[in-house]
Amino acid sequence: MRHDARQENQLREVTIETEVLKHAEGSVMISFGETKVLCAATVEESVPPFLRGSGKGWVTAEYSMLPRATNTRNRRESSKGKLTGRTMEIQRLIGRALRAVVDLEKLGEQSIIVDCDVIQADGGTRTASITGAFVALAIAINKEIAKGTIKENPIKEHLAAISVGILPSGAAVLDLDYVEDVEAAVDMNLVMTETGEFVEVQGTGEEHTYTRAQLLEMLDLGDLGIRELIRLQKEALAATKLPEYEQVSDKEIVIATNNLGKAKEFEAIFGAKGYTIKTLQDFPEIPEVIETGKTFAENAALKAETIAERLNCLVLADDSGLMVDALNGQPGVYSARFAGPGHNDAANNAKLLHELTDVPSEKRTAKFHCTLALAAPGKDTLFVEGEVLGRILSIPRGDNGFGYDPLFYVEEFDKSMAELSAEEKNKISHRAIAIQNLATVWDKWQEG
Ligand SMILES: O=c1nc[nH]c2c1ncn2[C@H]1C[C@H](O)[C@@H](COP(=O)(O)OP(=O)(O)OP(=O)(O)O)O1
Ligand SMILES: [Mg+2]
Repeated sequence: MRHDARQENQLREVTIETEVLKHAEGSVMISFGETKVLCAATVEESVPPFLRGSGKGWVTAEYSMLPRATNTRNRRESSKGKLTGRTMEIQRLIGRALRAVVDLEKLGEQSIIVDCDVIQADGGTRTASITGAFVALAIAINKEIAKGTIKENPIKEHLAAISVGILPSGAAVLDLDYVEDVEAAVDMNLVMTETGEFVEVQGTGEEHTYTRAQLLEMLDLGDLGIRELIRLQKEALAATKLPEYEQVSDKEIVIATNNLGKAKEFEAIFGAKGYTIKTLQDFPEIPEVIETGKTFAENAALKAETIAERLNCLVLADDSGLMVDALNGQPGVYSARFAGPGHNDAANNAKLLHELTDVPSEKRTAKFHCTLALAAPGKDTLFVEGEVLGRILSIPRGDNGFGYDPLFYVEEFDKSMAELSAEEKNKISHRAIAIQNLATVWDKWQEG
């Protein structure tokens, strides 16, 4: 008879709650009775030095226990300045166990770190950590697969861990809690795969030696427990909804802009070449990229690279603006924010007219500038530019276009940019010229 009235082959109540953390790529709160462990998986781009350039990834783990996870407070290891031998041993065990079921080549050159933090300890924290860590790892990997960043599932099979032991009465039991663990004559941790193979067997005759028959009895109990745990892991994974990821196809270009005026122009020009475009409006979950650069190129790169990294695909960004000679090239990079915070086109135009109040027509020369940055993960960003010359009018003219178009006079057409049709603007604008320049270098860049 066990002190908590369990059968000898009965697990404590096991719950696996997934996606309990906002930031981690995969997270799990697992409990075995009163033992509770929080497992968080993190995907990192880098690998340890010995794997650099090998194409292989890495999976590792860290283990820790909160001070009041235990009956009396145990000091944080961070305040002691070093990890105890027990902690080191456990975190190595967790990492080894997880790697046993992951094909590191299929994972590709990136690392997944699973942090296992014991919130409450009541026996079996290392086995709960391994069982939960596997689920957190699987969620992180499933997300990568859904995003398309991992092509083939690197997880070979399920993995779980459980404790077994022999009580002073001589009974072999499954899943010892703290009370049983303290008095146990034999104490064993088993890590096993779904196909019933062993990754690790840690069995110690603490108080008593044990027989071969007892060893086999414990292995059988463990096998039973592991099967049940794997069933629960599968249930938890099946119930975990992955976020929807926008898929980006070959004939699609993502343009890192929130400006609808720009988007229309890109749509028209790229549409004619058989591409469809997506803008940041299609990815409302992505936060705004703050333009901290001092040049068009810096800001264009910032927008393109941030979004390319985030979506893991090719991304084009446009940073553009108006440069007025009488204002020493202002507003330039600051064109969108010329009138101050809450920038809108009307306020920017009003401010421009005000700044040029007494400047005569022949001194109101200006140009529109556009820098395009084309970025893709792991590639050097490509830059092209385009400019168009004009003059700043004293009264806005026309309703087409956007931004400063109503004030930008184009000699060639004797019209303001806003009086040109979209078709006309898209032949001569700074953006159109930059896109033409892009076409000449695009293919070579993609190959390189
Ligand atoms: O063809 C144009 N016709 C008129 N005005 C234009 C044009 N091209 C740029 N501009 C002006 C609008 C904005 O005041 C600034 C761009 O600022 P810029 O940061 O590149 O764009 P934005 O903040 O509007 O959108 P986003 O950064 O999401 O691409 O230059
Ligand atoms: Mg902007």
